[in-house]
Amino acid sequence: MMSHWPSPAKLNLFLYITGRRPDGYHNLQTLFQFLDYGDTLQISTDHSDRIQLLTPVAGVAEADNLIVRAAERLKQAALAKQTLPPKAGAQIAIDKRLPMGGGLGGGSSNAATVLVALNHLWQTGLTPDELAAIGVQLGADVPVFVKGFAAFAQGVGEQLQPAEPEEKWYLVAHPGVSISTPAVFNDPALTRDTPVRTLATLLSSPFANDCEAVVRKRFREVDELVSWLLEYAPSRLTGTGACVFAEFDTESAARQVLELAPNGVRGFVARGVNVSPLQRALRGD
Ligand SMILES: C[C@@](CO)(OP(=O)(O)O)[C@H](O)COP(=O)(O)OP(=O)(O)OC[C@H]1O[C@@H](n2ccc(N)nc2=O)[C@H](O)[C@@H]1O
Ligand SMILES: Nc1ncnc2c1ncn2[C@@H]1O[C@H](COP(=O)(O)OP(=O)(O)O)[C@@H](O)[C@H]1O
Repeated sequence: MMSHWPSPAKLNLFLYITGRRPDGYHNLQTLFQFLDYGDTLQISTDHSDRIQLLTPVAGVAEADNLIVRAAERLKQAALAKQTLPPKAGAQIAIDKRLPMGGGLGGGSSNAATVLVALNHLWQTGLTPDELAAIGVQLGADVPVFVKGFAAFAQGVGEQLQPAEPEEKWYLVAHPGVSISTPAVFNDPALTRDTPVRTLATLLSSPFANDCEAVVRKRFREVDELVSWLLEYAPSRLTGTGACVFAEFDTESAARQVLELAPNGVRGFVARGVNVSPLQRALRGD
């Protein structure tokens, strides 16, 4: 039987870079919230012993697709735990709405949805912590999507602490450029020495993103989009970009600004939510 599983976007409501580790990765302090908007996966399980992706994702080879990689990793882990049903297989299709490389975490979210959904459908019995441990090997943002609660993240994003930021309405806009995460992290001009602060201090300070200055400098399109949105509402970059979000108290206020968007800007309006739509689906809400 085919079932539908949400794969939501995330925003980094703030993102600070507090240092660089010897392996080159950066230590962060970031606040994740989900959006009630994202991709949808259709999944059916079978006894074919194969993982099949029925809908190719443009520009991503099937073997590299995080959907397929997550399913294969879950199979290995369940096999080691002796909880994998005989010849476990799955057919997966995706309705992709999230832009790739947009800082909305679409690929990581897809991986998390596959881990959570197949663990449920195959009844492989892995705990959320075990799923998150598999997930972090696929991408730094997978654990937060697996756990499914808005979170303050530290380290490279794997140390999570639940948080409850206000659930605002967001206009999320894409400037039409694609930005590579490593290119931003390798930029010599990147701010990477923001002092470590407590969550209470961060929540009571204005929110900002340390990647924004270098991204605005490198990409005129992002710079212009942030300047334009700031005329209407508090606005900033999510993750390493390219998407930018503006916050509003009501859906209609966000939609009014979206209607004024300049040519070449695509966008959507969605609510920020502290419980992931994936968690709600799992619980049957
Ligand atoms: C920084 C965030 C915030 O959400 O940016 P977005 O990708 O969402 O924009 C993410 O944690 C990103 O996670 P993800 O996109 O999975 O990054 P990865 O594939 O793990 O890393 C890509 C590359 O970025 C650099 N990198 C990534 C994360 C990090 N904390 N420090 C780094 O220096 C490394 O060079 C790494 O090789
Ligand atoms: N199922 C998938 N959906 C999106 N991207 C994927 C997927 N599988 C692999 N990728 C790769 O992951 C990269 C990052 O995608 P994504 O998570 O959407 O962006 P970001 O981390 O900037 O939010 C893509 O550019 C793509 O090469």
